[in-house]
Amino acid sequence: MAENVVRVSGLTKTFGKNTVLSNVNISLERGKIYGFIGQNGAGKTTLINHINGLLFPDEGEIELFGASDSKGLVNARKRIGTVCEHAGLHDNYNAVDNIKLNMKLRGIKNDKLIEQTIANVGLQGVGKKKFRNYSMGMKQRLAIGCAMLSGPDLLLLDEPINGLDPVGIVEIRNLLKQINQRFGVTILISSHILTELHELATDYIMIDRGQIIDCLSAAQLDAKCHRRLRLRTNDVKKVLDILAMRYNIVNVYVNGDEIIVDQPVNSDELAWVLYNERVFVSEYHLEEESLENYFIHRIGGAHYA
Ligand SMILES: Nc1ncnc2c1ncn2[C@@H]1O[C@H](COP(=O)(O)OP(=O)(O)OP(=O)(O)O)[C@@H](O)[C@H]1O
Repeated sequence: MAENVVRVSGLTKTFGKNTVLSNVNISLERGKIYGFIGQNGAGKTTLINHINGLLFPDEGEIELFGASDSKGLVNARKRIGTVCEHAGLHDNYNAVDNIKLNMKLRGIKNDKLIEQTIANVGLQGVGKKKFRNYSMGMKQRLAIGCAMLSGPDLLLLDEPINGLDPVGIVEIRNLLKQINQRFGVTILISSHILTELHELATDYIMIDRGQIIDCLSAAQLDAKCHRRLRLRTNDVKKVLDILAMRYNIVNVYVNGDEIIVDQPVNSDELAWVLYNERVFVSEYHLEEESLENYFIHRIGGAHYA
């Protein structure tokens, strides 16, 4: 059975009269990369801060690496690295000095880690350049390197892709994939743009106005987004029979002579089967819903917090 690194149950958090998280239930399994998607103000940072111990729930429970008592949680949090707005990185320091500063803050004594970290995040050759003169992508890479200094099992990243150019986005994606694969680190990465995490996340958690609205794997999301077949026919019954018997697809939308298949189906093959079965088809479209549209559709249209 998959091991849970984080389990959040019934978490509710209120700031004044504002309920920011409402009955949140999520589990993070070891070794996965979770895309944590929500619009601005949805509650992403607040949930991340409950996991890393900066905030405490009004109601509900947090379990980390199997521990849920206060002493166990303190120890479990030593296994978590967080990347949040370049905390702990000094503008006037170069990479080496920033890494040394972070090692000192965390009581880590291992000089070999300095060069290793620089190499791990691809900042060799950056020399004495000061942090303030780094590109956004370089800043994020150093922030990730520093979060990895203590060898965490779980990495929490709060909008690390925000403000990066396309090349920077690819670099961060590749770095996180590498960290996940080489060190087996479980990753939770928040973003308000779903497509930014495509090709990185193995799973998605979607949050809207403090409520979790969807938890699904990347494969499930792709299936929902990429394969929507819309066809019109004068023999709806026969098409439904073929879909059920040949493809085991029974949940389809039927509206008069229109059929919408929302599940993965080999559309070329189906077209051929319908042709051979002499089914008359007047329209046949494979529609792609973008990932972003899917999210907007799930939250009931774009809105602002
Ligand atoms: N310390 C606080 N006191 C009062 N309200 C807060 C506090 N922290 C967050 N909030 C409110 O809680 C809501 C959720 O904020 P949060 O930062 O968790 O959202 P987010 O999804 O991370 O958004 P963003 O993408 O803008 O960072 C917002 O309405 C915010 O104003």
